[in-house]
Amino acid sequence: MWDKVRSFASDFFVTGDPLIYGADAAIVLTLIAIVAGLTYFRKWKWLWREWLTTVDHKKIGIMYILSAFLMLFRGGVDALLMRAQLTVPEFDFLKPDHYNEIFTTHGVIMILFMAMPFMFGLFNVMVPLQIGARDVAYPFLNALSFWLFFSGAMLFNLSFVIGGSPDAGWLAYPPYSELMYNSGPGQDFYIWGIQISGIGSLMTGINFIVTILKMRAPGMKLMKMPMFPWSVLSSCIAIIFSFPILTATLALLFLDRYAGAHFFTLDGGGNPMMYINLIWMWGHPEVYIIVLPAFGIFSEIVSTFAKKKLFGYKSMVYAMMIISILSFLVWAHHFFTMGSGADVNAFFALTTMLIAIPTGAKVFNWLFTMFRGRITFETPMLWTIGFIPCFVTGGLTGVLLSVAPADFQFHNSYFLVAHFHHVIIGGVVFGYFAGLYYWWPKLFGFKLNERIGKWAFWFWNIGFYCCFMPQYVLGLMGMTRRVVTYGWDKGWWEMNLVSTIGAVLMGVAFLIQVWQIAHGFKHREVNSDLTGDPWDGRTLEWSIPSPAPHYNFAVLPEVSSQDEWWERKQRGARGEQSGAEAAKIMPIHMPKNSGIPIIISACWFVAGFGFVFHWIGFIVAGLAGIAISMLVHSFNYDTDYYIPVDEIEHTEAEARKGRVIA
Ligand code: HEA
Ligand code: HEM
Ligand SMILES: [Cu+2]
Repeated sequence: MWDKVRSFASDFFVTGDPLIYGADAAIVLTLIAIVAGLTYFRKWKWLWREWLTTVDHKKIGIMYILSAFLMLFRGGVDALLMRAQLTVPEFDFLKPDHYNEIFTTHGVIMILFMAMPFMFGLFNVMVPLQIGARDVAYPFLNALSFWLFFSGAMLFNLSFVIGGSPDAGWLAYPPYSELMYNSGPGQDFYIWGIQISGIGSLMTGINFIVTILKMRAPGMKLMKMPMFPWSVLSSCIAIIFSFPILTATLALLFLDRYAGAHFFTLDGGGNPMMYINLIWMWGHPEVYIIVLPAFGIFSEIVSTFAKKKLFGYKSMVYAMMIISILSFLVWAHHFFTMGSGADVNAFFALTTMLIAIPTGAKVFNWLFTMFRGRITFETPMLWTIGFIPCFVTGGLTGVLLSVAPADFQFHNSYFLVAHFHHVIIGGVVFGYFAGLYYWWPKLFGFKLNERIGKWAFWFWNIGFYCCFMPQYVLGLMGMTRRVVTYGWDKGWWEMNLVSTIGAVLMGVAFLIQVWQIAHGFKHREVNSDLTGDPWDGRTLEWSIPSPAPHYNFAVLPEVSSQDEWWERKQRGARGEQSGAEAAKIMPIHMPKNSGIPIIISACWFVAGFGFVFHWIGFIVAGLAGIAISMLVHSFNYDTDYYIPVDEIEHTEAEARKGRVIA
């Protein structure tokens, strides 16, 4: 009996490494603790009603950001494990197979399940507030997008516990990702995890384009819109053109693996380079998709904390739109070494270098905005200032990589690893942190402790340079990416040791941030933001109380200028409601909560799981569940309600008194 159980367990669960056993046990225990806690405190109903079925963009945004933080933890643990392994030569801490799995899951999780949801979270919490809208264009679809992302992310993470993780790199190049070389379920978890969440991302792109084009407050012409929604628009345009390519590419890989097709294998007439072209046609725009919104955030923060109008508003808009378009014309810089010839390489080298121009224009605009401003150095501004040297270094080394002949030397070396961590951490991660710190009071109604925040900032920065600067040198010394270890004779160990110390400092920085958030919630009463406008802001989100009421604006604002709220303050407004405005309050039309999005996504999870293990029952049940849920939803005509005027008046009065209203 026991033998049977043991052999089933060893087939089904990942075995062989005590490290993985330990992590599995930790995950199971945490899950049990969460379920027990919710049951003990009788919170299930509350969770379902307030969060799991919500269509409120602010709550959806918070759930995205929370998931991103969890994934940052997971991806960060992966990073620390890799750095631990590389600390000294000939170290035997991670087995080579395990190392392959870890850099793969680290890359996928950080880009797709950390950066993307963090970004979508910020879109959700702020775009409607900044453009003076009451929700996104399609609130139901928005909830569905979130739950699809969540299901996809969970399915991907499940590979760690059941079946084994993918190990073919974050972009799963064939032939290694083909069935012949990679028969375990890891690669299938990869395909289905990303497919399911990718559909959610595409829908979010559509949703925000429509929201921004159609739902702006009266008077807000496009050229009067704040910079963050502009950056969201440029990013979403890239999403709607690139994510379908990803979906198609993974579908072809799926056919190769499941149906014996030969799209990407040389035998049978296929070609792995086709995959590599396709995946980068998505992969390159993807890195700009995540960095453009960070540019928008920096623009908002720089003008707020320099107390100046943003320098070069129009050029910022054009620069982002140009980057969004150019990002589709550079993909082949990721494989200059493929052998496509000097003319092709020259074309892609030039288009790549062109991107430095609009990006540089933005950097100078931020600097000019700060020039002669009355700058104050609260945490959002610190992150913005910290971003500039870090991102510029990463950007400039990117331009070095874009020199095709030189790239024959740099390609797949630690020089490349250093480049992209510079732009991604300096640009994307610092940008989203800046945004989170900036908008935190609006989201939760209290300010975070600045002192702890500054500690986190310095740990991140010092750790960052310690970790990634040596890697440029290591790359030039010949250290290639994805190596599990190296010899004493190489002379690489000192630099690797410094790099690992840097990674540990960043780990500490993350823990400080978690502490800062916990500390913030503990002392929320003392630090509550009664003003609604803690940073003396410029845009509409600061004109309403913190946290924003669930309908956002009691009366939709009339907009006549780029920095609408700032201009109003110059005219004497202070966030109170004028009598004339109060008289304009009308019943507000709102969408009703729905359980369908989470149910559809759970069905996708079941179907995805079935696809991974080739279990027809699961596939049929999952797909049937999806079809039935869609049918039920299409016959549901009871999807909206009105908030009566007296309820709005009451909420407004309470909120302006500074009390938190549930
Ligand atoms: C947010 C993510 C992000 C961003 C913004 C960028 C930005 C850029 N990247 Fe990078 N890149 C990645 C993420 C990113 N990259 C990733 C993840 C990979 C590796 C993937 C993998 O293989 O796994 C990669 C790989 C990569 C390669 C492939 C190398 C190889 O595989 O051998 C190349 C080659 O051209 C490149 C170039 C560039 C360039 C030119 C920019 C430019 O956009 C930078 C522009 C910015 C500046 C230049 C700085 C500011 C400008 C000024 C101050 C003006 C003055 C400057 C000049 C006139 C030069 N990148
Ligand atoms: C927090 C600090 C981080 C550290 C210490 C770190 C460390 C590493 C290491 C050691 C590797 C493997 C290098 C190799 O063996 O080739 C790696 C790869 C990678 N990292 Fe990070 N990383 C960090 C953050 C991030 C973030 C925030 C992102 C993206 C949002 C990211 C994206 C990637 C990607 C895409 C790869 C390539 C994976 C592959 O080769 O398939 N990293 N990182
Ligand atoms: Cu690229």
